[in-house]
Amino acid sequence: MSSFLSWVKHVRTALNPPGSPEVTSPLRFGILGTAKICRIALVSPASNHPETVVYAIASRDEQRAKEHAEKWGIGKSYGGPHGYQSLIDDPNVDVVYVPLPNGLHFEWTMKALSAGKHVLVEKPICDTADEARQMFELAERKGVVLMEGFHYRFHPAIQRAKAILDSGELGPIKNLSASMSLPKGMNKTGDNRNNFTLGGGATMDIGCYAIGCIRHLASSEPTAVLSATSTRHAKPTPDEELIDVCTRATLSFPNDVTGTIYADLEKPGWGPFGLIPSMADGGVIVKCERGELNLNNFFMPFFYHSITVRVEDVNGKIKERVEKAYTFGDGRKEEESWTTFRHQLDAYVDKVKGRTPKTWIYKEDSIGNITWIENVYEKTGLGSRPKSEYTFL
Ligand SMILES: NC(=O)C1=CN([C@@H]2O[C@H](COP(=O)(O)OP(=O)(O)OC[C@H]3O[C@@H](n4cnc5c(N)ncnc54)[C@H](OP(=O)(O)O)[C@@H]3O)[C@@H](O)[C@H]2O)C=CC1
Ligand SMILES: O=C1OC[C@@H](O)[C@H](O)[C@H]1O
Repeated sequence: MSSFLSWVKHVRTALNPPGSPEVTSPLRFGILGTAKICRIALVSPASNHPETVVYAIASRDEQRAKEHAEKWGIGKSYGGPHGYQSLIDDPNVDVVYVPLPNGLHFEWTMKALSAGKHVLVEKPICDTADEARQMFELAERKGVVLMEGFHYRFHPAIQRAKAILDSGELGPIKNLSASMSLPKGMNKTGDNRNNFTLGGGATMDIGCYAIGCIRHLASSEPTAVLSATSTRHAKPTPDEELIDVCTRATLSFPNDVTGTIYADLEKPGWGPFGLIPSMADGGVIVKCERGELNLNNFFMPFFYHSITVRVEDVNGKIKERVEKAYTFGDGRKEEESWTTFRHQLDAYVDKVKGRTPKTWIYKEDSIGNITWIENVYEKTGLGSRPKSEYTFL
């Protein structure tokens, strides 16, 4: 990005992409709930995708369903206590998007899959690995597509970082360290993130990215959680008792590789008395035998990012270069301003339409991630988030 003004334009286009004319048989998405993330994660990307339309939205509240349908330009709304099920039962809905609190992912994904719908479910896939396995088993039985929305994995930035590591240029990996934090002040009492029953906690909410990122870049599953410590609310409400506000963990990987994660819903400010708010963080640093790679924003790289590579040359001198990757440049249709979610939607549509997606989050990956989230929680002493009370018969 050559100047501040062109960066502002880039961000504006990313968040408000131009509309695309629909093709004759678009995939029709239905949204469960009125989560804030819907606009950036699905509504905007779908408006720019030539083969998708957001056809319906459902809310527990009739008025809220109508308001959000109007606000987001969605033609159909379902509200009230049967709103979610009515959307699922609508024969015009092809794909159900599930951006509900984590603890409800299992129930509503299972209900949508049962009705023969494809599902795009928000991260983390659900509360337990056992439930994740059941979700994929049902999707396979029904012959429909189920994917966890780890959007960052679809962006060129993380893929370029992985390609550099996989090329061997920096030698074998020794340590990976991923941070995901939100500035203090954003985390409010009553938020789903602070509700144990709804699958809250820092490790679930943002630690899932950090764990996923180091597993992905290491190209292997961890072997153990070596240490994990959490800080909790000073004066927790009953919902907050087992909530981790911040978790730090170290995991071991094969070949003496270690990985650390830092997930903080309330990153303290800095400067005098901590009065200067911290920035949200979503970076990863990988130390290797012959150098180091630092991707400073793997999480939302479409806003900005850089991949700093420091590598030792044959004389032992360190050379540094900085790369950016806003496109794949492989001839596919893409724009520099595409968000992680727009890339993700492209892959999702390809999969449902029987084409080969460039990137995919496979079931083993999703089950692996929630397994290690549970293992981290076990080590902290807080324990896994509760299993859903919903029983699938
Ligand atoms: N990919 C990303 O970058 C992001 C992903 N997420 C993920 O999206 C999901 C939702 O995120 P979150 O921030 O919690 O969403 P919000 O708090 O914005 O919204 C959740 C929605 O779920 C519905 N809902 C149904 N039952 C409940 C309940 N018992 N309590 C609260 N809400 C309920 C509500 O819709 P209604 O009442 O209208 O039916 C509500 O609007 C999570 O899995 C989260 O991890 C969140 C933010 C960013
Ligand atoms: O996935 C997420 O990304 C953005 C964060 O603000 C949020 O807590 C998390 O759910």
